[in-house]
Order: sequence, then C-alpha cells, then structure tokens
Amino acid sequence: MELSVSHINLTLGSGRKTMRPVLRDVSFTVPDGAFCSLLGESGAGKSTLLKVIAGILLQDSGSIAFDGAAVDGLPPHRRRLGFVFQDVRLFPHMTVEENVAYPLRMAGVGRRERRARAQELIERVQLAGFGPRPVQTLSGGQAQRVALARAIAAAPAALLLDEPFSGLDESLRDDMRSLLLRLHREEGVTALMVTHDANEALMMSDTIVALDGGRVTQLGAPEVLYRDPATAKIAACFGDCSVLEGAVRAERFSVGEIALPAVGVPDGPAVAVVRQGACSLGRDGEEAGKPCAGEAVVRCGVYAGAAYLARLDVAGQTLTVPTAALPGPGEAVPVFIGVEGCFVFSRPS
Ligand SMILES: Nc1ncnc2c1ncn2[C@@H]1O[C@H](COP(=O)(O)OP(=O)(O)OP(=O)(O)O)[C@@H](O)[C@H]1O
Repeated sequence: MELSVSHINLTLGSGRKTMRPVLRDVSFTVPDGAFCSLLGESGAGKSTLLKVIAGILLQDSGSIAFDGAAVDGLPPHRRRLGFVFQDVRLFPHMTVEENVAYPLRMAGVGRRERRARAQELIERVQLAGFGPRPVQTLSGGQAQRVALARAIAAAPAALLLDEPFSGLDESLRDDMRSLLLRLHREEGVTALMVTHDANEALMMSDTIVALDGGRVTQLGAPEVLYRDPATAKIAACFGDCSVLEGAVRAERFSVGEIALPAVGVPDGPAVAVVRQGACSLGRDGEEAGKPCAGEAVVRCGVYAGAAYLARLDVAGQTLTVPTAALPGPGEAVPVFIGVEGCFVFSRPS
C-alpha cells in the first residue's frame, strides 16, 4: 500500500500559552512495499506524526491517504495498521500464541486458521516452541519478536514502528534489524519506522524523512542524506564529527587558521560539520591526497582503540582528528580535510 502524508499541520497544548505547532506542513509518500524511516532528534515530532497516520491524533489540516484514498475520517481500528512500540505492549495475561493470533481473532478469522498463521509466524521470528509460554517469561528480545509477529499477523496495509529496538541491548539490535527487514521483504508490507539513530536509518531504509522542529528538512535515499545533507544537523547525525562556527567569504569558510571550501554558500556567519573520517594529520593527510586546511594546535589526545584522537584547538573550538601517532600538547600541526566529509552551511546571524 502506498502511504501519502500531505501538508499535515498540528498544534498541541492545553492552553493558549502552551499551544505550539508540533507538525508543520509535513508531506511525503512511502511507495507500496518500501521501508521508510522518520529520523529526528527528541521532540522533532516523529511519534506525533505516527499517531496522526494511525488516527490516534487528528491533524488540524492536511490529509493522510492509503493508495490514494483519504483515510482522515477512519478511526484507528479501521485503518488496518500494524504497530510495534519500544515498550512492546504485549497482552500480559495471554500466551505468546494468543498474542500473535489476537489481530486475527479481531478480524474474525476462524480458530484453526488463526492457530496455523500464529504458529507459522512464531517460527519465522525464531521462537518455535514458545507458543504456550506466558509472555511475562520472555526476555526483552523475545518479547519484541512476538510484538513483530503480532504486528504483521493480520497482513496489515502498513507497519508503523516507533523506536522498536531502542529498549534492547546493542548486541540484540542488529539481529532484530535483520529479522525486521526479512519479514518486511517477505510480507511486502509498507513500513514506516521512527528512529533517532541515523545509522539505523541508513542501514534499514529505502527512504529517510528527516524531521526537525515538526518540519521535513530532507527527504531522500540514505545515500543522498549521507553524502549531500541539507542541514548541519543532518550532516552531524551520522557519527563522529566536529562542528566549527566561523564565517564564509568568497566561497571559503574560515575559522582560526583553518579554511575549507564552501561552494555556493553565501558570505556571512556559517557552520562547518567535519566528519572525523575525512580528517588526517601531517604526513598521513598528504599521503591520502587530502587538501591541507591549515594548522591547528594540539590541545590533548585520547586513545580510542583503532586510532588516537587528537583534539585540536581552532579559535577556542575543538576539531577532533584520528591519528596513528599522537603529537604532543601545544604542538602546531597541519590538518588535512577531504571534501567528501566536510559540509558548510549558512548560520542565521
Ligand atoms: N499532547 C501534547 N501536548 C503538548 N505538546 C505535546 C503533546 N504531545 C507532544 N507534544 C510536544 O510535541 C513535540 C513533539 O513530540 P513527539 O513525541 O512527537 O517528538 P519525537 O520526535 O517523537 O520525540 P522523542 O524521540 O523524544 O519521542 C514535543 O516538543 C512534545 O513536547
């Protein structure tokens, strides 16, 4: 099913003083069978948007459509959606099988067919034999597998997932991501997942919708957001980086002794996001063929396993650069920064 979100606006709050716009003109389309992530920091409006799509909250204006047909007048239970939440929300008084079969019971599916589908799904989420178990006896990862099986049991029109793995240990998350992607592919179900983990969004999505302050700031394939981020926040969300405030003049960003290309950026205050992987010190940078960005003074260094991290002083700000050999504090060192990991944006003055 194609899921369309068109010009959604929503203001929330209990009194005039607390009313604030939470969603502002949000529009995007998730094609039939695609996996889309809603990415944004806390308070961006991700969960609120999921609730609007589910029909739990009603928007002030705009429309939600499934396969081109508006569903704004439909209550949540008639939207045929499957849900997975961070806090799992299994029915505690039911067994694993009863939980998975519940949406089928609600849909009026006969007992024998319900049992067969529940059994099949329990096996597909690698919990064969767990059917009669009370859900309170499950580990966090097992409970989330049951929640996934339950969410797809009644072949929903779309699957909505709200931070489904953030309550799990990192060691479990990768397994769960693979399982979810496999089920998504096998069922061919359209999926929309809320996450604040940019790398999770990169790994899992066909499309990412970046939300900030209730607005869509960028929409596109993971590669597009990674290689050509539209805002400094998006550039900075994909892992270790330094953020430097400076100014652009004649398409050059400068701060302290550091200068970087800023093609197309107008003159004025600006911010540069510099990914650690794009930076090298001294001879390492020359050998990698990166352009020299200038000199900076070593403030301190830390050991980070694969490399040392040199913390350099740039006009009172910190530029972190991985290095095989740590120079001493106070030493001035040439810094090399590859253009592919360096993004400059105008900053309102
Ligand atoms: N019922 C409400 N009344 C007033 N403000 C609300 C209400 N629900 C949410 N908000 C506000 O709307 C904004 C967006 O909230 P939302 O929960 O959608 O963000 P989020 O991106 O999902 O964040 P998180 O990752 O922390 O869950 C927040 O500033 C929140 O305080």
